[in-house]
Amino acid sequence: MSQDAAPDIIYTVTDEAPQLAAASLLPIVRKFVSAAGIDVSTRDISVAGRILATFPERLTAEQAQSDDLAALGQLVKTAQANVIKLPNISASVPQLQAAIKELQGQGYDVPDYPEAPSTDEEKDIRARYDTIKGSAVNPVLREGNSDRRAPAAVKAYAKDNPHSMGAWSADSKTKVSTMGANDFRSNEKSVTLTAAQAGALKIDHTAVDGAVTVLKDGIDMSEGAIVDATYMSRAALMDFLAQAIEDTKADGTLFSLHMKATMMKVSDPIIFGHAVRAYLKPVFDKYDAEFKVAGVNPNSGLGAMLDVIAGMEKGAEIQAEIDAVMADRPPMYMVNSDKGITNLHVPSDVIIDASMPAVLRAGGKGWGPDGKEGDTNCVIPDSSYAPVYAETVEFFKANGALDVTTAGTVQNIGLMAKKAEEYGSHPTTFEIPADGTVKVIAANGDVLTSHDVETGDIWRMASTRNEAVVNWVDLAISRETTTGYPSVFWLDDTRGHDAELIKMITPILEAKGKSDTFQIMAPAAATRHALEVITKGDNCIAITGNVLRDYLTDLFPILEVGTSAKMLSVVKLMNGGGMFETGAGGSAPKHVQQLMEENHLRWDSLGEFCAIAESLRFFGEAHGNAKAAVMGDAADAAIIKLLGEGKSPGRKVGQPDNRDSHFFFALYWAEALAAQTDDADLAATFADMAGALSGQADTIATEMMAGRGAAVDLGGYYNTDDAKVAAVMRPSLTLNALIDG
Ligand SMILES: NC(=O)C1=CN([C@@H]2O[C@H](COP(=O)(O)OP(=O)(O)OC[C@H]3O[C@@H](n4cnc5c(N)ncnc54)[C@H](OP(=O)(O)O)[C@@H]3O)[C@@H](O)[C@H]2O)C=CC1
Ligand SMILES: O=C(O)CCC(=O)C(=O)O
Ligand SMILES: [Mg+2]
Repeated sequence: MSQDAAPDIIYTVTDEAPQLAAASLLPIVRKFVSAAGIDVSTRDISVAGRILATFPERLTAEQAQSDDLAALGQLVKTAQANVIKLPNISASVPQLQAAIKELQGQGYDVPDYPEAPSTDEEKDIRARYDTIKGSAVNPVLREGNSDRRAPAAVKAYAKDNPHSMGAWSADSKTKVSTMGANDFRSNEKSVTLTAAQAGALKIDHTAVDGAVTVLKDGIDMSEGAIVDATYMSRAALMDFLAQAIEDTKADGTLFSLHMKATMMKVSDPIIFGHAVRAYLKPVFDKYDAEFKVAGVNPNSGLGAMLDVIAGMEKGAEIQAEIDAVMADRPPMYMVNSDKGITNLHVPSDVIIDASMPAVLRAGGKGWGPDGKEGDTNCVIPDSSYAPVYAETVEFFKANGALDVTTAGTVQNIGLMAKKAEEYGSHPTTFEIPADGTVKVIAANGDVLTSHDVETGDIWRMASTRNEAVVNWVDLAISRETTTGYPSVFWLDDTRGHDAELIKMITPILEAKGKSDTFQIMAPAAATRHALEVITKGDNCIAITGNVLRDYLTDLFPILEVGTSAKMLSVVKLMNGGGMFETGAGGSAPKHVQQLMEENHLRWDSLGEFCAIAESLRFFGEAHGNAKAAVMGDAADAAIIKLLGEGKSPGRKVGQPDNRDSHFFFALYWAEALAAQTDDADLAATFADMAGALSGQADTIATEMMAGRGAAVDLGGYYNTDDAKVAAVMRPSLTLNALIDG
């Protein structure tokens, strides 16, 4: 470790496929960077680790776990931060419950998740679990704005080796359905706080009988912050969903709901629950009272609901009714048609940023219950960002699928710092308890916003800090200057929040003499512009808010390079540190299943490789460590060779997988270090390593392949057994000896 108290580089311990990959890759990374005197430590931010850290009083001394997320949350506010952040599970309630059950089975005395807390103790437990639920990690760590793009090598590789793309036909019946009225988009009111209004904001609910309830108090907000308040009407949502179900049936397409129940962890599970209710309306009309008694909660999805129903006295009768209703409804888009897992089974199974690009890449198709592909009605209730997907559907219907061999690229600069915009809104989101008025009241008593609401409406407040916006514009200017690509702010001047943001960025751009360089377009027009640019083979930069950052950094990579796993994803932390996220996609749960069933892990660590290279270069600059910079550049050379040689993981058992790709990354990294002339010591050290790795390559390949095809035991899913994982993920004793020796 260097002189500073902070660790040199932190590699996060997360969940599922990326965590399994780390068991193989991290020892290699540690060995290599030790040659530059760099130490890589880990911090556990997995869902299991966070549960254990939350209930220390119930664990033995050996079981206790430190609160690594809190510690990292502090570190990212310092200039010393250098964090390689792998994707982690943002747990839905069913996932949280499964993790709790597994930990209990392993002898940890963590409490059950109280679905309907009544006592003070249960309310306390529930409140603690709610801090773990959903997207609870990224907002804490993202103390900076986002710079995501496909590395040039990845883009070049994709052009030469195009991934499969479904064909689009002009008469595809696929479409996007969205509310457009009485939703978050149309009810939004926004203000930018004056000095007098800054301080502690309050949210009041005044019922029609005049009773005032404080929904939230003491929300600290500084001058220049943009405060947005809005709501989605439950009645309007239910009408919309009923209509969408009818339309889907009339169109003869598949019904699919796309939302983000993980990052929007308060609002979207409620909306998801309404969709389950709408789809099974006749069943709810008949059994609602009994469901309430039995604890059926549609917000956790159809899967959890069917489990509870199976245990009810009338279980068989209700199940028969459900089957009958479903037979009469339009067929559902399936998450897994073999296993009967529908779109409405688990709220975290269909996450819009990944699910919509999958439909678009497949030529507008989804899987139906019959296991056949079909056109689908993509139901995206709120209309803030649905136009992006609607426009993309129309563009591909008119122009055919994107030609991967010639397409340019859309890079993204995303406003993300300080829990910006909707993704920071869950502590101030409420399911309205009674008809009335909700007001946001400033520190000086000014009423900032006021909305008349009805019982069951979903009201939320979001905020965006001025310093985050200024930093975001600076980052955009810097990328535009570096690349010269046409750069567009995706902002809609007819929307409350965006209008305030435009007022804020305009003088900044003017002051820097950049007003004419940047365009501002509403999301639908900006989508069309971006698609036109890349169709011509040119490149552009999308400068977006937080939600579109999330959506676009899956959408364009999945279309352009087949996956968002291969993205370079840098978070320039506002206080000077760096965080390097691996890719833009998630933790790919189906990859873990495949590993457990047939000992093949098709997770592609290219995102990790890119993050390692960036982290090392950043370390080199921050600490004047020239060896680190050399190692970073050599890692980039290794990535280019790995892609060129086709050493990325295959999808099927028997093909080289994640582990084999790590061997090749090590080999090519060592070769690149041996070949460089900037640092003779590193060249000598790694000439030996490269020689040893290439000399043993055949033995290592054979050892790696042993046991493929057979089931493996990881000792758990959420809280795996380190020794068992190491045995599976590091099967080559020859490689291990070279790395550990
Ligand atoms: N930064 C973070 O921490 C993020 C976390 N998540 C979390 O991940 C979980 C799953 O989310 P989901 O939306 O299903 O997204 P995933 O990215 O896990 O899955 C979508 C699909 O993307 C492809 N994919 C993603 N990464 C890789 C990779 N490295 N190698 C190969 N293929 C890859 C696979 O598709 P294919 O079949 O086409 O190969 C995969 O099935 C959730 O818990 C979610 O909250 C999600 C996004 C970001
Ligand atoms: O935090 C999460 O739940 C997912 C993050 C994500 O999808 C993204 O940043 O692209
Ligand atoms: Mg995403």
